[in-house]
Amino acid sequence: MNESARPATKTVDLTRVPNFIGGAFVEGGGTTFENRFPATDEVVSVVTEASSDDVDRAVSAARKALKGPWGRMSIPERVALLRKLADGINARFDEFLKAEIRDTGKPVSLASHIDIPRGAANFNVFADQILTVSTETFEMPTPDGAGALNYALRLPRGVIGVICPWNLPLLLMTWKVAPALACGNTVVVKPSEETPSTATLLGEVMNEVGIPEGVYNVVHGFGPGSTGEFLTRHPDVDAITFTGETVTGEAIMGAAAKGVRPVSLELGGKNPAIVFDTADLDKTIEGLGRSCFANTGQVCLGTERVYVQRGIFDRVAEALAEKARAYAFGDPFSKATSMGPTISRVHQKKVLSYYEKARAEGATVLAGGGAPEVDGFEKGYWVQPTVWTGLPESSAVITDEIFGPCAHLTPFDSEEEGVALANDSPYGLATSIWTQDLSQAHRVAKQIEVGITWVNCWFLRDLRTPFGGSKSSGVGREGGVHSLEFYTELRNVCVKL
Ligand SMILES: NC(=O)c1ccc[n+]([C@@H]2O[C@H](COP(=O)([O-])OP(=O)(O)OC[C@H]3O[C@@H](n4cnc5c(N)ncnc54)[C@H](O)[C@@H]3O)[C@@H](O)[C@H]2O)c1
Ligand SMILES: O=C/C=C/C=C(\O)C(=O)O
Repeated sequence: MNESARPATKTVDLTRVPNFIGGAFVEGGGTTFENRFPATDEVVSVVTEASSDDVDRAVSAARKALKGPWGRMSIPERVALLRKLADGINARFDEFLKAEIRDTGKPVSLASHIDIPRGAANFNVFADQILTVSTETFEMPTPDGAGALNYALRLPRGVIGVICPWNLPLLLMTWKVAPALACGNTVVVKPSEETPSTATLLGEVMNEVGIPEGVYNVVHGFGPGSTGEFLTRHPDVDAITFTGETVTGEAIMGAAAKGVRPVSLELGGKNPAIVFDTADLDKTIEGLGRSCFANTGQVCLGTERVYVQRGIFDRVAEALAEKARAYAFGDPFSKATSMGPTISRVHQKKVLSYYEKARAEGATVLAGGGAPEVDGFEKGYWVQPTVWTGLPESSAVITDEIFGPCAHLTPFDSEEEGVALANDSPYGLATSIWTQDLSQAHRVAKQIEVGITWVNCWFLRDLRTPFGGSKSSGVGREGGVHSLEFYTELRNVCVKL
Protein backbone atom coordinates (compact mmCIF):
# COMPACT_ATOMS: atom_id res chain seq x y z
CA MET A 1 0.00 0.00 0.00
CA ASN A 2 1.50 3.31 -1.03
CA GLU A 3 2.24 5.15 2.23
CA SER A 4 0.93 8.35 0.72
CA ALA A 5 -2.30 6.62 -0.28
CA ARG A 6 -5.32 8.10 1.39
CA PRO A 7 -7.94 5.61 2.64
CA ALA A 8 -10.49 4.90 -0.09
CA THR A 9 -13.34 7.34 0.12
CA LYS A 10 -16.76 5.76 0.36
CA THR A 11 -17.89 4.61 -3.06
CA VAL A 12 -19.01 7.74 -4.80
CA ASP A 13 -22.78 7.99 -5.36
CA LEU A 14 -23.16 7.97 -9.13
CA THR A 15 -26.88 8.69 -8.94
CA ARG A 16 -25.97 12.27 -8.03
CA VAL A 17 -22.69 12.78 -9.86
CA PRO A 18 -20.36 15.22 -8.11
CA ASN A 19 -17.31 17.06 -9.33
CA PHE A 20 -13.88 15.98 -8.11
CA ILE A 21 -11.67 18.86 -7.02
CA GLY A 22 -8.51 18.73 -4.92
CA GLY A 23 -9.06 15.07 -4.06
CA ALA A 24 -12.61 15.59 -2.80
CA PHE A 25 -16.05 14.97 -4.30
CA VAL A 26 -18.00 18.22 -4.26
CA GLU A 27 -21.40 19.32 -5.52
CA GLY A 28 -21.14 21.77 -8.39
CA GLY A 29 -22.16 25.35 -7.82
CA GLY A 30 -23.97 25.44 -11.17
CA THR A 31 -27.27 23.85 -12.08
CA THR A 32 -28.01 20.16 -12.12
CA PHE A 33 -28.82 18.17 -15.23
CA GLU A 34 -30.20 14.73 -15.96
CA ASN A 35 -28.23 11.78 -17.29
CA ARG A 36 -30.38 9.24 -19.13
CA PHE A 37 -29.82 5.57 -20.03
CA PRO A 38 -29.95 5.59 -23.87
CA ALA A 39 -31.67 2.18 -24.09
CA THR A 40 -34.75 3.22 -22.05
CA ASP A 41 -34.61 7.05 -21.80
CA GLU A 42 -34.80 6.60 -18.01
CA VAL A 43 -33.02 9.13 -15.79
CA VAL A 44 -30.17 7.20 -14.15
CA SER A 45 -28.47 10.09 -12.44
CA VAL A 46 -28.44 13.79 -11.79
CA VAL A 47 -25.19 15.61 -12.47
CA THR A 48 -24.07 18.71 -10.62
CA GLU A 49 -22.67 21.24 -13.07
CA ALA A 50 -19.47 23.02 -12.07
CA SER A 51 -19.64 26.78 -11.82
CA SER A 52 -16.95 29.14 -13.06
CA ASP A 53 -15.71 29.34 -9.47
CA ASP A 54 -15.55 25.53 -9.30
CA VAL A 55 -13.43 25.47 -12.45
CA ASP A 56 -11.18 28.13 -10.93
CA ARG A 57 -10.84 26.02 -7.76
CA ALA A 58 -9.97 22.97 -9.85
CA VAL A 59 -7.30 24.85 -11.81
CA SER A 60 -5.89 26.26 -8.55
CA ALA A 61 -5.79 22.78 -7.02
CA ALA A 62 -3.98 21.51 -10.10
CA ARG A 63 -1.49 24.37 -9.94
CA LYS A 64 -0.89 23.79 -6.22
CA ALA A 65 -0.30 20.07 -6.81
CA LEU A 66 2.52 20.87 -9.23
CA LYS A 67 4.36 22.54 -6.35
CA GLY A 68 3.65 19.71 -3.89
CA PRO A 69 4.83 16.06 -3.67
CA TRP A 70 3.67 15.37 -7.23
CA GLY A 71 5.96 18.00 -8.68
CA ARG A 72 8.91 16.54 -6.75
CA MET A 73 8.30 12.91 -7.74
CA SER A 74 10.84 11.04 -9.86
CA ILE A 75 9.77 9.37 -13.09
CA PRO A 76 9.93 5.87 -11.51
CA GLU A 77 7.71 7.05 -8.65
CA ARG A 78 5.14 8.45 -11.12
CA VAL A 79 5.37 5.27 -13.19
CA ALA A 80 4.62 3.13 -10.14
CA LEU A 81 1.48 5.20 -9.49
CA LEU A 82 0.37 4.99 -13.13
CA ARG A 83 0.60 1.21 -12.96
CA LYS A 84 -1.45 1.25 -9.75
CA LEU A 85 -4.10 3.29 -11.59
CA ALA A 86 -4.33 0.60 -14.26
CA ASP A 87 -4.60 -2.02 -11.55
CA GLY A 88 -7.14 0.10 -9.68
CA ILE A 89 -9.45 0.33 -12.68
CA ASN A 90 -9.15 -3.39 -13.32
CA ALA A 91 -9.84 -4.13 -9.67
CA ARG A 92 -13.15 -2.26 -10.06
CA PHE A 93 -13.75 -3.43 -13.63
CA ASP A 94 -17.43 -4.24 -13.15
CA GLU A 95 -18.19 -0.86 -11.56
CA PHE A 96 -16.54 0.97 -14.49
CA LEU A 97 -18.30 -1.35 -16.93
CA LYS A 98 -21.75 -0.73 -15.43
CA ALA A 99 -21.16 3.02 -15.26
CA GLU A 100 -19.98 3.20 -18.88
CA ILE A 101 -22.92 1.15 -20.18
CA ARG A 102 -25.46 3.16 -18.18
CA ASP A 103 -24.07 6.38 -19.66
CA THR A 104 -23.68 5.22 -23.26
CA GLY A 105 -26.02 2.27 -23.80
CA LYS A 106 -23.22 0.45 -25.58
CA PRO A 107 -23.41 -3.36 -25.46
CA VAL A 108 -21.54 -5.12 -22.67
CA SER A 109 -19.72 -7.16 -25.32
CA LEU A 110 -18.14 -3.94 -26.61
CA ALA A 111 -17.52 -2.05 -23.38
CA SER A 112 -15.98 -5.10 -21.70
CA HIS A 113 -13.57 -5.74 -24.57
CA ILE A 114 -12.67 -2.22 -25.67
CA ASP A 115 -13.67 0.66 -23.44
CA ILE A 116 -12.69 -0.49 -19.94
CA PRO A 117 -9.62 -2.60 -20.84
CA ARG A 118 -8.16 0.21 -22.95
CA GLY A 119 -9.19 2.78 -20.33
CA ALA A 120 -6.90 0.93 -17.92
CA ALA A 121 -4.21 -0.09 -20.40
CA ASN A 122 -3.52 3.50 -21.42
CA PHE A 123 -1.88 4.07 -18.03
CA ASN A 124 0.55 1.17 -18.58
CA VAL A 125 1.26 2.26 -22.16
CA PHE A 126 2.52 5.65 -21.04
CA ALA A 127 4.21 4.32 -17.92
CA ASP A 128 6.34 2.28 -20.31
CA GLN A 129 6.81 5.18 -22.69
CA ILE A 130 8.02 7.72 -20.14
CA LEU A 131 10.58 5.27 -18.76
CA THR A 132 12.37 4.97 -22.07
CA VAL A 133 12.11 8.45 -23.53
CA SER A 134 15.41 10.24 -24.10
CA THR A 135 16.40 13.79 -24.84
CA GLU A 136 19.39 15.10 -26.80
CA THR A 137 22.82 16.62 -26.25
CA PHE A 138 25.20 18.37 -28.63
CA GLU A 139 28.86 19.18 -28.07
CA MET A 140 29.96 22.30 -29.92
CA PRO A 141 33.38 23.79 -30.63
CA THR A 142 34.10 27.34 -29.41
CA PRO A 143 36.81 29.81 -30.51
CA ASP A 144 38.73 29.33 -27.28
CA GLY A 145 38.92 25.60 -27.99
CA ALA A 146 37.22 24.64 -24.73
CA GLY A 147 33.90 23.91 -26.39
CA ALA A 148 30.37 23.89 -24.96
CA LEU A 149 27.83 21.20 -24.14
CA ASN A 150 24.15 21.48 -25.00
CA TYR A 151 21.54 19.23 -23.41
CA ALA A 152 17.73 19.28 -23.51
CA LEU A 153 15.49 18.95 -20.48
CA ARG A 154 11.98 17.55 -20.93
CA LEU A 155 9.69 19.36 -18.47
CA PRO A 156 5.94 19.07 -17.77
CA ARG A 157 3.87 21.80 -19.38
CA GLY A 158 1.89 22.35 -16.16
CA VAL A 159 -1.92 22.36 -15.84
CA ILE A 160 -3.63 20.63 -18.76
CA GLY A 161 -7.28 21.17 -19.69
CA VAL A 162 -8.71 17.86 -20.95
CA ILE A 163 -12.03 17.98 -22.83
CA CYS A 164 -13.59 14.67 -23.82
CA PRO A 165 -16.34 13.30 -26.09
CA TRP A 166 -19.10 10.81 -25.26
CA ASN A 167 -18.39 7.94 -27.66
CA LEU A 168 -15.52 6.21 -25.82
CA PRO A 169 -15.62 8.11 -22.53
CA LEU A 170 -13.06 6.31 -20.32
CA LEU A 171 -10.77 5.22 -23.17
CA LEU A 172 -10.47 8.66 -24.74
CA MET A 173 -10.11 10.42 -21.41
CA THR A 174 -7.27 8.23 -20.12
CA TRP A 175 -5.69 8.34 -23.61
CA LYS A 176 -4.94 11.94 -22.60
CA VAL A 177 -4.72 11.82 -18.81
CA ALA A 178 -2.21 8.93 -18.76
CA PRO A 179 0.51 10.66 -20.81
CA ALA A 180 -0.24 13.99 -19.14
CA LEU A 181 0.39 12.48 -15.69
CA ALA A 182 3.31 10.37 -16.95
CA CYS A 183 5.00 13.62 -17.94
CA GLY A 184 4.40 15.18 -14.52
CA ASN A 185 1.51 17.49 -15.41
CA THR A 186 -1.73 17.92 -13.52
CA VAL A 187 -5.14 17.84 -15.21
CA VAL A 188 -8.61 19.31 -15.08
CA VAL A 189 -10.95 17.00 -16.99
CA LYS A 190 -14.29 18.02 -18.48
CA PRO A 191 -16.11 14.85 -19.51
CA SER A 192 -18.96 15.04 -21.99
CA GLU A 193 -22.27 16.04 -20.41
CA GLU A 194 -23.60 12.78 -21.86
CA THR A 195 -21.12 10.56 -20.02
CA PRO A 196 -20.08 11.86 -16.58
CA SER A 197 -19.71 8.64 -14.63
CA THR A 198 -16.43 6.86 -15.34
CA ALA A 199 -14.31 10.01 -15.12
CA THR A 200 -15.88 10.62 -11.70
CA LEU A 201 -15.30 7.03 -10.54
CA LEU A 202 -11.65 7.36 -11.58
CA GLY A 203 -11.33 10.12 -8.97
CA GLU A 204 -11.92 7.52 -6.30
CA VAL A 205 -9.25 5.25 -7.77
CA MET A 206 -6.85 8.20 -7.85
CA ASN A 207 -7.34 8.58 -4.08
CA GLU A 208 -7.09 4.84 -3.49
CA VAL A 209 -3.69 4.51 -5.16
CA GLY A 210 -2.24 7.66 -3.62
CA ILE A 211 -2.22 10.18 -6.45
CA PRO A 212 -1.78 13.46 -4.54
CA GLU A 213 -4.84 15.69 -4.30
CA GLY A 214 -5.21 18.21 -7.10
CA VAL A 215 -3.32 16.13 -9.69
CA TYR A 216 -6.57 14.87 -11.22
CA ASN A 217 -9.71 17.01 -11.15
CA VAL A 218 -13.11 16.52 -12.84
CA VAL A 219 -15.59 19.30 -13.56
CA HIS A 220 -18.97 18.54 -15.11
CA GLY A 221 -21.01 20.63 -17.46
CA PHE A 222 -21.45 21.70 -21.04
CA GLY A 223 -19.47 23.62 -23.62
CA PRO A 224 -20.25 27.21 -24.60
CA GLY A 225 -21.08 29.42 -21.62
CA SER A 226 -20.42 26.49 -19.29
CA THR A 227 -17.62 24.41 -17.85
CA GLY A 228 -15.91 23.60 -21.14
CA GLU A 229 -15.55 27.24 -22.05
CA PHE A 230 -14.65 28.28 -18.48
CA LEU A 231 -11.79 25.77 -18.67
CA THR A 232 -10.46 26.61 -22.11
CA ARG A 233 -10.52 30.33 -21.36
CA HIS A 234 -8.98 30.00 -17.90
CA PRO A 235 -5.71 31.99 -17.93
CA ASP A 236 -3.91 29.52 -15.64
CA VAL A 237 -4.39 26.51 -17.95
CA ASP A 238 -1.13 25.84 -19.78
CA ALA A 239 -2.34 23.58 -22.62
CA ILE A 240 -5.57 22.06 -23.87
CA THR A 241 -6.17 18.61 -25.30
CA PHE A 242 -9.53 18.08 -26.95
CA THR A 243 -11.38 15.31 -28.73
CA GLY A 244 -14.67 16.08 -30.37
CA GLU A 245 -16.34 17.72 -33.32
CA THR A 246 -14.39 19.88 -35.71
CA VAL A 247 -16.59 22.90 -35.09
CA THR A 248 -15.90 22.59 -31.36
CA GLY A 249 -12.20 22.24 -32.05
CA GLU A 250 -12.29 25.54 -33.90
CA ALA A 251 -13.93 27.23 -30.90
CA ILE A 252 -11.39 25.75 -28.50
CA MET A 253 -8.48 26.72 -30.73
CA GLY A 254 -9.82 30.27 -30.60
CA ALA A 255 -10.10 30.20 -26.82
CA ALA A 256 -6.56 28.83 -26.49
CA ALA A 257 -5.15 31.59 -28.66
CA LYS A 258 -5.38 34.06 -25.77
CA GLY A 259 -2.28 33.31 -23.74
CA VAL A 260 -0.83 31.35 -26.69
CA ARG A 261 -1.65 27.92 -25.21
CA PRO A 262 -0.77 24.80 -27.25
CA VAL A 263 -3.64 22.56 -28.30
CA SER A 264 -3.95 18.95 -29.33
CA LEU A 265 -7.13 18.45 -31.37
CA GLU A 266 -8.58 15.05 -32.34
CA LEU A 267 -11.60 16.00 -34.41
CA GLY A 268 -14.31 14.71 -36.70
CA GLY A 269 -14.03 12.60 -39.82
CA LYS A 270 -15.90 11.27 -42.85
CA ASN A 271 -13.72 8.27 -43.37
CA PRO A 272 -13.55 6.42 -46.70
CA ALA A 273 -12.81 2.77 -47.38
CA ILE A 274 -11.41 1.83 -50.80
CA VAL A 275 -12.10 -1.73 -51.94
CA PHE A 276 -10.15 -2.92 -54.98
CA ASP A 277 -11.25 -5.89 -57.04
CA THR A 278 -8.31 -7.95 -55.77
CA ALA A 279 -9.58 -7.67 -52.16
CA ASP A 280 -10.22 -10.78 -50.06
CA LEU A 281 -13.99 -10.42 -49.85
CA ASP A 282 -14.50 -12.28 -46.56
CA LYS A 283 -11.86 -10.23 -44.74
CA THR A 284 -13.11 -7.04 -46.37
CA ILE A 285 -16.73 -7.57 -45.35
CA GLU A 286 -15.71 -8.55 -41.80
CA GLY A 287 -13.60 -5.40 -41.57
CA LEU A 288 -16.17 -3.09 -43.14
CA GLY A 289 -18.91 -4.57 -40.95
CA ARG A 290 -16.95 -3.39 -37.91
CA SER A 291 -15.75 -0.08 -39.31
CA CYS A 292 -19.24 0.94 -40.49
CA PHE A 293 -21.38 -0.29 -37.61
CA ALA A 294 -19.28 -0.79 -34.44
CA ASN A 295 -20.44 1.23 -31.41
CA THR A 296 -23.57 2.11 -33.41
CA GLY A 297 -21.32 3.93 -35.86
CA GLN A 298 -20.20 6.33 -33.12
CA VAL A 299 -16.48 5.89 -33.69
CA CYS A 300 -14.44 8.75 -35.14
CA LEU A 301 -12.36 6.25 -37.11
CA GLY A 302 -15.46 4.56 -38.52
CA THR A 303 -16.33 4.30 -42.21
CA GLU A 304 -19.24 6.23 -43.75
CA ARG A 305 -18.03 6.25 -47.37
CA VAL A 306 -17.21 2.99 -49.18
CA TYR A 307 -15.68 3.10 -52.66
CA VAL A 308 -15.75 -0.26 -54.44
CA GLN A 309 -14.10 -1.17 -57.74
CA ARG A 310 -16.93 -1.82 -60.19
CA GLY A 311 -16.21 -5.49 -60.90
CA ILE A 312 -17.05 -6.55 -57.32
CA PHE A 313 -19.44 -3.75 -56.39
CA ASP A 314 -22.63 -5.82 -56.30
CA ARG A 315 -21.06 -8.60 -54.21
CA VAL A 316 -19.65 -6.16 -51.67
CA ALA A 317 -22.90 -4.17 -51.52
CA GLU A 318 -25.04 -7.24 -50.85
CA ALA A 319 -22.61 -8.73 -48.35
CA LEU A 320 -22.37 -5.47 -46.38
CA ALA A 321 -26.16 -5.10 -46.41
CA GLU A 322 -26.41 -8.62 -45.02
CA LYS A 323 -23.98 -7.68 -42.23
CA ALA A 324 -26.14 -4.66 -41.40
CA ARG A 325 -29.26 -6.80 -41.16
CA ALA A 326 -27.59 -9.30 -38.81
CA TYR A 327 -27.25 -6.99 -35.78
CA ALA A 328 -29.25 -7.80 -32.63
CA PHE A 329 -30.73 -4.88 -30.68
CA GLY A 330 -31.72 -5.25 -27.05
CA ASP A 331 -30.59 -4.89 -23.46
CA PRO A 332 -27.05 -3.41 -23.52
CA PHE A 333 -26.28 -5.51 -20.44
CA SER A 334 -27.07 -8.72 -22.34
CA LYS A 335 -24.29 -10.61 -24.14
CA ALA A 336 -26.79 -11.36 -26.91
CA THR A 337 -27.00 -7.69 -27.87
CA SER A 338 -24.63 -6.65 -30.65
CA MET A 339 -25.88 -3.12 -31.26
CA GLY A 340 -26.92 -0.51 -28.73
CA PRO A 341 -28.81 2.75 -29.15
CA THR A 342 -27.25 6.06 -30.10
CA ILE A 343 -26.11 8.28 -27.22
CA SER A 344 -29.09 10.63 -27.04
CA ARG A 345 -32.50 11.51 -28.47
CA VAL A 346 -30.88 14.51 -30.14
CA HIS A 347 -28.23 12.36 -31.81
CA GLN A 348 -30.82 9.73 -32.79
CA LYS A 349 -32.85 12.46 -34.52
CA LYS A 350 -29.71 13.76 -36.26
CA VAL A 351 -28.89 10.31 -37.64
CA LEU A 352 -32.51 9.65 -38.69
CA SER A 353 -32.62 13.07 -40.40
CA TYR A 354 -29.84 11.86 -42.70
CA TYR A 355 -31.76 8.63 -43.29
CA GLU A 356 -34.71 10.76 -44.43
CA LYS A 357 -32.45 12.99 -46.51
CA ALA A 358 -31.03 9.96 -48.30
CA ARG A 359 -34.50 8.63 -49.01
CA ALA A 360 -35.70 12.04 -50.22
CA GLU A 361 -32.71 12.29 -52.58
CA GLY A 362 -33.59 8.93 -54.10
CA ALA A 363 -30.93 6.71 -52.55
CA THR A 364 -31.19 2.98 -53.02
CA VAL A 365 -31.57 1.63 -49.48
CA LEU A 366 -29.83 -1.75 -49.38
CA ALA A 367 -30.40 -2.22 -45.63
CA GLY A 368 -31.96 -0.33 -42.72
CA GLY A 369 -33.03 3.28 -43.19
CA GLY A 370 -35.10 3.74 -40.06
CA ALA A 371 -35.45 3.00 -36.36
CA PRO A 372 -36.09 -0.56 -35.13
CA GLU A 373 -38.77 -1.57 -32.66
CA VAL A 374 -36.94 -3.09 -29.69
CA ASP A 375 -39.19 -5.10 -27.34
CA GLY A 376 -38.89 -3.88 -23.76
CA PHE A 377 -36.75 -0.93 -24.83
CA GLU A 378 -39.27 0.97 -26.93
CA LYS A 379 -38.13 4.38 -25.64
CA GLY A 380 -34.47 3.87 -26.51
CA TYR A 381 -32.58 6.00 -29.01
CA TRP A 382 -32.35 3.24 -31.63
CA VAL A 383 -31.38 3.47 -35.30
CA GLN A 384 -30.96 0.70 -37.85
CA PRO A 385 -27.57 -0.07 -39.42
CA THR A 386 -28.03 1.32 -42.91
CA VAL A 387 -26.40 0.86 -46.31
CA TRP A 388 -27.13 3.10 -49.28
CA THR A 389 -26.00 3.54 -52.84
CA GLY A 390 -27.02 5.72 -55.77
CA LEU A 391 -26.48 9.20 -54.32
CA PRO A 392 -24.30 11.88 -55.95
CA GLU A 393 -21.00 12.61 -54.17
CA SER A 394 -22.35 16.12 -53.48
CA SER A 395 -25.08 14.75 -51.19
CA ALA A 396 -24.84 15.82 -47.55
CA VAL A 397 -25.18 12.11 -46.70
CA ILE A 398 -21.73 11.69 -48.30
CA THR A 399 -20.10 14.98 -47.26
CA ASP A 400 -21.29 15.42 -43.66
CA GLU A 401 -20.12 13.41 -40.65
CA ILE A 402 -23.29 11.58 -39.54
CA PHE A 403 -21.65 9.59 -36.72
CA GLY A 404 -24.12 6.74 -37.04
CA PRO A 405 -24.17 3.10 -38.26
CA CYS A 406 -24.49 3.98 -41.91
CA ALA A 407 -22.43 3.96 -45.08
CA HIS A 408 -22.88 4.93 -48.71
CA LEU A 409 -21.31 2.76 -51.43
CA THR A 410 -20.05 4.26 -54.69
CA PRO A 411 -18.47 2.26 -57.54
CA PHE A 412 -15.22 3.37 -59.18
CA ASP A 413 -13.16 2.10 -62.13
CA SER A 414 -9.50 3.16 -61.98
CA GLU A 415 -7.18 3.39 -58.96
CA GLU A 416 -6.76 7.09 -59.68
CA GLU A 417 -10.53 7.58 -59.50
CA GLY A 418 -10.74 5.68 -56.22
CA VAL A 419 -8.02 7.83 -54.68
CA ALA A 420 -9.63 11.06 -55.91
CA LEU A 421 -13.03 10.07 -54.49
CA ALA A 422 -11.52 9.14 -51.11
CA ASN A 423 -9.62 12.44 -50.90
CA ASP A 424 -12.63 14.56 -51.85
CA SER A 425 -13.44 15.66 -48.28
CA PRO A 426 -12.44 18.49 -45.92
CA TYR A 427 -11.81 15.77 -43.33
CA GLY A 428 -8.70 13.61 -43.19
CA LEU A 429 -8.80 11.31 -40.18
CA ALA A 430 -8.67 7.65 -41.25
CA THR A 431 -9.12 5.28 -44.15
CA SER A 432 -8.96 1.57 -44.90
CA ILE A 433 -7.65 0.07 -48.13
CA TRP A 434 -8.67 -3.47 -49.13
CA THR A 435 -6.49 -5.14 -51.76
CA GLN A 436 -4.25 -8.18 -52.10
CA ASP A 437 -1.91 -6.23 -54.36
CA LEU A 438 0.43 -4.88 -51.71
CA SER A 439 2.30 -2.66 -54.17
CA GLN A 440 -1.06 -1.02 -54.80
CA ALA A 441 -1.69 -0.79 -51.06
CA HIS A 442 1.57 1.06 -50.40
CA ARG A 443 1.10 3.27 -53.47
CA VAL A 444 -2.43 4.25 -52.51
CA ALA A 445 -1.69 4.63 -48.78
CA LYS A 446 0.82 7.33 -49.59
CA GLN A 447 -1.77 9.31 -51.53
CA ILE A 448 -4.74 9.29 -49.17
CA GLU A 449 -4.77 12.56 -47.19
CA VAL A 450 -5.47 11.18 -43.71
CA GLY A 451 -3.65 10.69 -40.40
CA ILE A 452 -4.22 6.95 -40.19
CA THR A 453 -4.45 4.33 -42.95
CA TRP A 454 -5.24 0.67 -42.37
CA VAL A 455 -4.54 -1.93 -45.08
CA ASN A 456 -6.69 -5.09 -45.00
CA CYS A 457 -7.66 -4.32 -41.41
CA TRP A 458 -9.38 -1.68 -39.27
CA PHE A 459 -8.83 -0.28 -35.77
CA LEU A 460 -5.72 -2.42 -35.30
CA ARG A 461 -4.01 -0.16 -32.77
CA ASP A 462 -0.33 -0.05 -31.84
CA LEU A 463 -0.43 2.66 -29.18
CA ARG A 464 3.15 3.72 -29.90
CA THR A 465 2.15 5.03 -33.33
CA PRO A 466 1.23 8.61 -34.21
CA PHE A 467 -2.56 9.04 -33.90
CA GLY A 468 -4.40 12.06 -35.23
CA GLY A 469 -6.09 13.74 -38.15
CA SER A 470 -5.11 15.81 -41.16
CA LYS A 471 -7.03 18.72 -42.70
CA SER A 472 -10.19 19.44 -40.64
CA SER A 473 -9.76 16.25 -38.60
CA GLY A 474 -7.21 17.55 -36.17
CA VAL A 475 -4.04 19.25 -35.07
CA GLY A 476 -1.11 17.26 -33.74
CA ARG A 477 -0.51 13.62 -33.02
CA GLU A 478 -0.95 11.65 -29.80
CA GLY A 479 0.29 8.13 -29.11
CA GLY A 480 3.70 6.87 -28.04
CA VAL A 481 6.42 9.47 -27.98
CA HIS A 482 4.10 11.90 -29.83
CA SER A 483 2.00 12.30 -26.69
CA LEU A 484 5.13 13.11 -24.73
CA GLU A 485 5.99 15.79 -27.26
CA PHE A 486 2.66 17.47 -26.49
CA TYR A 487 2.62 16.98 -22.72
CA THR A 488 6.17 18.23 -22.16
CA GLU A 489 8.19 21.25 -23.11
CA LEU A 490 11.84 20.96 -24.13
CA ARG A 491 14.38 23.38 -22.60
CA ASN A 492 17.89 23.52 -24.06
CA VAL A 493 20.80 24.18 -21.65
CA CYS A 494 24.12 25.29 -23.11
CA VAL A 495 27.12 24.97 -20.74
CA LYS A 496 30.45 26.63 -21.60
CA LEU A 497 33.19 24.08 -20.84
N1 LIG B 1 -10.42 12.30 -33.79
C1 LIG B 1 -10.70 11.54 -32.75
O1 LIG B 1 -9.83 10.86 -32.16
C2 LIG B 1 -12.11 11.51 -32.22
C3 LIG B 1 -12.43 10.55 -31.28
C4 LIG B 1 -13.74 10.51 -30.79
C5 LIG B 1 -14.71 11.41 -31.24
N2 LIG B 1 -14.36 12.34 -32.16
C6 LIG B 1 -15.36 13.27 -32.66
O2 LIG B 1 -16.18 13.75 -31.58
C7 LIG B 1 -17.49 14.02 -32.06
C8 LIG B 1 -18.49 13.34 -31.15
O3 LIG B 1 -18.23 13.73 -29.82
P1 LIG B 1 -19.07 14.92 -29.14
O4 LIG B 1 -20.43 15.02 -29.73
O5 LIG B 1 -18.93 14.78 -27.66
O6 LIG B 1 -18.25 16.19 -29.61
P2 LIG B 1 -18.53 17.70 -29.18
O7 LIG B 1 -17.54 18.51 -29.88
O8 LIG B 1 -19.97 18.04 -29.28
O9 LIG B 1 -18.20 17.73 -27.58
C9 LIG B 1 -16.97 17.24 -27.11
C10 LIG B 1 -16.69 17.87 -25.76
O10 LIG B 1 -16.47 19.27 -25.94
C11 LIG B 1 -17.26 20.02 -25.04
N3 LIG B 1 -17.52 21.31 -25.69
C12 LIG B 1 -18.47 21.59 -26.61
N4 LIG B 1 -18.37 22.88 -27.02
C13 LIG B 1 -17.31 23.43 -26.31
C14 LIG B 1 -16.69 24.72 -26.26
N5 LIG B 1 -17.13 25.72 -27.02
N6 LIG B 1 -15.64 24.92 -25.41
C15 LIG B 1 -15.19 23.90 -24.64
N7 LIG B 1 -15.74 22.66 -24.63
C16 LIG B 1 -16.77 22.43 -25.47
C17 LIG B 1 -18.46 19.14 -24.81
O11 LIG B 1 -19.14 19.50 -23.63
C18 LIG B 1 -17.82 17.76 -24.75
O12 LIG B 1 -17.28 17.53 -23.48
C19 LIG B 1 -17.54 13.48 -33.47
O13 LIG B 1 -17.36 14.54 -34.39
C20 LIG B 1 -16.34 12.55 -33.56
O14 LIG B 1 -15.83 12.43 -34.86
C21 LIG B 1 -13.07 12.41 -32.68
O1 LIG C 1 -13.81 7.39 -31.77
C1 LIG C 1 -12.59 7.48 -31.89
C2 LIG C 1 -11.70 6.47 -31.44
C3 LIG C 1 -10.44 6.79 -31.06
C4 LIG C 1 -9.58 5.76 -30.61
C5 LIG C 1 -8.37 6.06 -30.04
O2 LIG C 1 -8.02 7.30 -29.77
C6 LIG C 1 -7.42 5.01 -29.68
O3 LIG C 1 -7.62 3.83 -30.06
O4 LIG C 1 -6.45 5.35 -28.99
